[in-house]
Amino acid sequence: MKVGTTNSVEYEFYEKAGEDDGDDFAPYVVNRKAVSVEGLHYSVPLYPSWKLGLSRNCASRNILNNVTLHVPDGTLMAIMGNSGSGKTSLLDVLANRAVAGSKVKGEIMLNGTECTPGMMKHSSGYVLQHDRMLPNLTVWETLMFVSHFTLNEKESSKEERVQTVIDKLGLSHVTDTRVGNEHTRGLSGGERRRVSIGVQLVNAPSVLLLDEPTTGLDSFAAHNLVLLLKRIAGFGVTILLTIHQPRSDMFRLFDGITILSSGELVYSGPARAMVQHFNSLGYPCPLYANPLDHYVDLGTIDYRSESTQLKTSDSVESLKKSFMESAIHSETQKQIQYWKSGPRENVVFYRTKANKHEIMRRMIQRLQLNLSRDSSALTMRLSQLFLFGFFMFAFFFRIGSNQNSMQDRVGFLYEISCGPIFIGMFNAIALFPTMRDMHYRESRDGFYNSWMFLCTYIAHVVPFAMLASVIFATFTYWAIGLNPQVVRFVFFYFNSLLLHLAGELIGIGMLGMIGDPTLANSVCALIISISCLLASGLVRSVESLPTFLHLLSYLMIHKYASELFVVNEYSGLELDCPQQGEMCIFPKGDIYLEQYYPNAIKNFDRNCAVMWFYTLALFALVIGIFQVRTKVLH
Ligand SMILES: Nc1ncnc2c1ncn2[C@@H]1O[C@H](COP(=O)(O)OP(=O)(O)OP(=O)(O)O)[C@@H](O)[C@H]1O
Repeated sequence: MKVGTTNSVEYEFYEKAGEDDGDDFAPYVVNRKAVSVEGLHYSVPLYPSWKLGLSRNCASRNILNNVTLHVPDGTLMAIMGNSGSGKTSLLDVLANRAVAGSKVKGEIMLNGTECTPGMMKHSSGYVLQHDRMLPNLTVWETLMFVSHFTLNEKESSKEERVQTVIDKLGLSHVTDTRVGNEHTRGLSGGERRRVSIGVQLVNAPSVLLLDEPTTGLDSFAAHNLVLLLKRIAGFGVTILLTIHQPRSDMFRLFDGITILSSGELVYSGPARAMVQHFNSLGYPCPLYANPLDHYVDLGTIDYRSESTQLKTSDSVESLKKSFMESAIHSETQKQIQYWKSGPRENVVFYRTKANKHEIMRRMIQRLQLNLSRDSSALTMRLSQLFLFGFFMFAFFFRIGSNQNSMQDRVGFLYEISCGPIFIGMFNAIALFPTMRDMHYRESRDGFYNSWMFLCTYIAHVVPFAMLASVIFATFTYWAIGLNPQVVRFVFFYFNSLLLHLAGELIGIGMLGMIGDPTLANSVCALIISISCLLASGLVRSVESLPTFLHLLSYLMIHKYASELFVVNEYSGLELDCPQQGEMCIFPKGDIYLEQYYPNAIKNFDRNCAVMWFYTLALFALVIGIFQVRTKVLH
């Protein structure tokens, strides 16, 4: 069969099984695109190495060298090669996701038109190696939310699309099953991979890129998945996937095969021409050997010893050279030239974006749905603060008004200054990483921006923080017996709430800077501990600190929160004095304030304002961190 359906060019190597299926992706049509890559070079920056003197040298490493390939529309191309050969890097560059600071040279084209940065992004879907979905949503909900984020259509037509995707992916029997993950029971690994593919298919992409979609699946499930991809290619989608050690019977499912070795081509062309190509070079595939494994091995340098390295690198070099001189390579080049000489593509972006308010409404709905089904997360959000307060009560019991209660009050206020902020931070570290990783994937897919994600995330967190703080403050304040005025209770509540939210924001911000949650946790714990110790004034008076630490305390939230707590509790407080003849050091709380917090009463209104401002500033900072982070990622 001839390929190049729009333009009748001879390119007889490829056979597109899909076209004969007579199947389509109704109710929507795939905008068919052939993918061409010409002379692609890709290098990434390595760590800067410091030379003697003041000049800085940023070394770089070549990952891909002179890669040229052509994938006709509606075909399935497997990209293979040994580990580190550049497969994922090739997909990343194709998907316009080269790492920051890298250099990309060469041309990437869709139907012969050179891709602008947005063109591939809008025409393709990229299925990453790791599924990043919310575990507590069902398959139907997962795909429906994607349709809400990306399509501007009637509800019924979105439902029709999602149903089509579910049917085509063979997921009808698990439509209402939760997606699950390693901690939550749900779909099997193979079904979850299909949902990841479905997430990309909702938008009917012209090109589908998949990074090792079969990893972690048993060989039967892996085979079924590739079979499914073959069917999807049959609907007109051009598919490129990287794959490790495919079963030999997958060979006939691939229309095209690319084998990379150290970022260079050993082979790229029609699958059924591959055996002939290697035969002609004097490398026939041994009987009963898997040709896919065999040719990948041929392109691999054996580093076990110097002699094997020398021998294999010579043969790999000769394979690369022979391929560049082969008829298949020149046919690929001809095909690319043919498409390039055709009319320029009018770039039609298939995504019709939903409006921002609708996307944000749906994002909150999705977060709430996910949390409402996650009983441990829900319990964590609502009960941790209360349990902390209950423990405080068990520890301090009724605080009383004798002279000893001064010491108890100081200890209690210190704990109250530190507890809510730590709990907020722990909530973020435990619950946010799943959302963050999904956000990275979805923002790269162009669903929404970081600020939209963070606004909705915080909007979803605030009601829980308010409720948890109300329960905590009401119980703790009255059970322990703090200054019994309602207005003071209200101040106590808001101060605890803002500290709790600040902790959540510090955790989120740190997770924006540090990928590993465990490391983010320890850095946050360190920062908050320092803030409690240094700026609360409850361990050592801030006034008595060395100037540098004193100035530093102004940057810390505990400077303001603790002053508010102590003024709220001590101003106007009357304490009992012991029997005559014994010293009464603090007959009034105001004496304590004068001694340790001389300006706290004067600064009360300022501190209230600073607490709100501080929390908002933290929020703005978090948005900034994620804006930069996603820019770097993109
Ligand atoms: N950002 C980067 N910085 C430094 N080196 C990189 C970077 N990205 C990729 N590399 C290097 O480029 C080479 C190719 O990486 P790539 O992940 O594309 O290989 P791969 O063929 O997909 O490997 P695998 O099959 O093991 O996933 C590797 O040696 C890798 O270490």
